[in-house]
Amino acid sequence: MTPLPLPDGLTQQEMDAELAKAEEAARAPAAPTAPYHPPIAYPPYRSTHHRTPHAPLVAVRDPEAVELTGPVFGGTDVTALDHDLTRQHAGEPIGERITVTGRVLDRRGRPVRGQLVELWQANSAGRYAHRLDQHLAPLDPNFTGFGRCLTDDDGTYSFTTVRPGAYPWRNHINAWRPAHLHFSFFGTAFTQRLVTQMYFPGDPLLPHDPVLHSVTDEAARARLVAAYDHGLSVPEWSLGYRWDVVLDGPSATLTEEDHAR
Ligand SMILES: O=C(O)c1ccc(O)c(O)c1
Repeated sequence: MTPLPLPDGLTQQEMDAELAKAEEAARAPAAPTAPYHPPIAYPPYRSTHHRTPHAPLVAVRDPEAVELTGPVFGGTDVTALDHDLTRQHAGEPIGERITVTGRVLDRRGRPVRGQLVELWQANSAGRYAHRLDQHLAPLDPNFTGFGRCLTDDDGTYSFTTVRPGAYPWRNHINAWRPAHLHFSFFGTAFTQRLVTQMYFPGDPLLPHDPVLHSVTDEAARARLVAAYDHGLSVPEWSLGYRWDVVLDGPSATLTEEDHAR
């Protein structure tokens, strides 16, 4: 396959300077957004410009009664193997096996039970099984990269998968996304859906990533990084990561929809 031409634009060093400047601006007292919400358009994360409304928003009655009372995903939508991305094909996927678990909580710390959690990710070489991903990394015939489960009575979700690789993404010169898992969490109604990304602790790419840094509040950013938990590691099998998610309130786990608000 012929590699795509390299994008021009900022070098990573120039991007780092831009990230530092944007963070400084977000700290200024006149910052227009609440401290835990990222700005809807964050210039270092180029594509947010195109996703930001450029016309006044139209007021809607939200949520509509039908959205609160309509059907939600449930037990019949999820099979027993959906949460284990290492067992969805005849063979074994390549990569470091990980167990990722945590609790889905509301703003008061109460468990959000029986709700659908979805996960999608690149394979261990940093490539998505998707036609739009033309990165010159190998596809893995034994890894699709999609999983789902329901939270239990304690609000706990759990996945077994492989650690995704970093990949280039053309936001600027030599731009690499840190390893991350995409997650979607439904709340207690169909209208409440949080889409976000989980990162791995100690990843050297974290300080350089404009997507993570579009969350300009340091504490909110830290909530997107899982904790390594040795107690969750399974002997001879997988390394354990714990990541709790809060659906709303001042300690909320930040959502990508904030870019599209
Ligand atoms: O918003 C984007 O353009 C974009 C690009 C690369 C990613 O890995 C991602 O999660 C989002």
